Amino acid sequence: MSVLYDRVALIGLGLIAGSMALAMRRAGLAGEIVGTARSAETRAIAAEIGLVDRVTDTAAEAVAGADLVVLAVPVGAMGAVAAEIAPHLAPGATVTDVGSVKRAVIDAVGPHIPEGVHFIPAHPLAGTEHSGPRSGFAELFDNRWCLLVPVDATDRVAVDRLRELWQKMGANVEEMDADHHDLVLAVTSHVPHLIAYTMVGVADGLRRVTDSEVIKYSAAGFRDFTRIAASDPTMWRDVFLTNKDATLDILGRFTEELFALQRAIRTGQGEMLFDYFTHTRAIRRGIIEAGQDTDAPDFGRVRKQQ
Ligand SMILES: NC(=O)C1=CN([C@@H]2O[C@H](COP(=O)(O)OP(=O)(O)OC[C@H]3O[C@@H](n4cnc5c(N)ncnc54)[C@H](O)[C@@H]3O)[C@@H](O)[C@H]2O)C=CC1
Ligand SMILES: O=C(O)C(=O)Cc1ccc(O)cc1
Repeated sequence: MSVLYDRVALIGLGLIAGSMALAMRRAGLAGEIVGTARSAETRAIAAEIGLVDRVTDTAAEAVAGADLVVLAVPVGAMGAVAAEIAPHLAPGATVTDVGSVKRAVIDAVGPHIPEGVHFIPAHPLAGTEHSGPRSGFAELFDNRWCLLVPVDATDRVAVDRLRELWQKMGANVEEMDADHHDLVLAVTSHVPHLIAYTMVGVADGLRRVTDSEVIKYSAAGFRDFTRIAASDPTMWRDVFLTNKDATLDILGRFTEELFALQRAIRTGQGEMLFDYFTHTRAIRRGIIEAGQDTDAPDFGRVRKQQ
């Protein structure tokens, strides 16, 4: 138990901020955790369940005297929140965020950060399809990655302290450039979410989801799509609008591959399909073999086979 920040202010009290509060408490990392959210209902629930030590009505009150401020709101709201808190930030404080997109957050938040305050963007690669003040849990970040995206000339001491916070909340930490982050996340998270949304939309278009036939007879693949497609609409709207270029780039590549597979199916090129699926299977096995997905149900089985 070692206190890293005397007062942490959480702006937004949803899945990520709530999980951070619980993970910080678990390891005794904060002297006091103060939180605020835009809606009175969210603030009331957070106070009722004791999610944080103190709930304030405004973001200005929450950040007063805080040595760490965490912006945990949808990406599209980060700039407005930064403008609101800027005059109230304590000199020497660190401002960080947890947004799923990094370049747009840096562009929106950076200009509001006063001289003498450290701004260190971050992104925990951990989440669920649930949102709101009741959805957080202390274990969310355990053995997950958290990417720090320090901007030029960021104070190293401040970065190292934030790194230690994430590590003590259970995460493995790496640093990454913002544009690279946005491209990597477009491939690994953003476009896969879009595909899930689309697939559930297609199934619904067949008017069978509502009759529960698709769900009733679905194997795991479609069930996973429905879970992902239940994610927060505001959050994901903002992700696509703010990571537009990388998303469109990866979607373009995706549709090219899809058309190639479509053509192979239409023209009966079994060998092409077999080779493609053999290659993708090897990728999956490589991930498991490298120990990079210890949660996978086939983790032990694939290791034994090889
Ligand atoms: N849900 C997930 O799986 C993950 C989300 N993130 C990122 O973390 C951030 C927060 O996401 P969650 O905690 O999942 O969301 P959430 O929906 O559970 O909580 C968001 C909070 O922000 C507040 N809020 C919403 N709009 C606002 C506005 N315009 N101004 C001020 N406050 C506002 C809400 O009242 C709520 O307290 C987002 O930027 C998201 O991209 C990062 C990793 C995983
Ligand atoms: O629930 C899932 O499968 C996720 O992919 C969670 C998630 C959502 C958004 C992020 O920026 C990071 C992680």
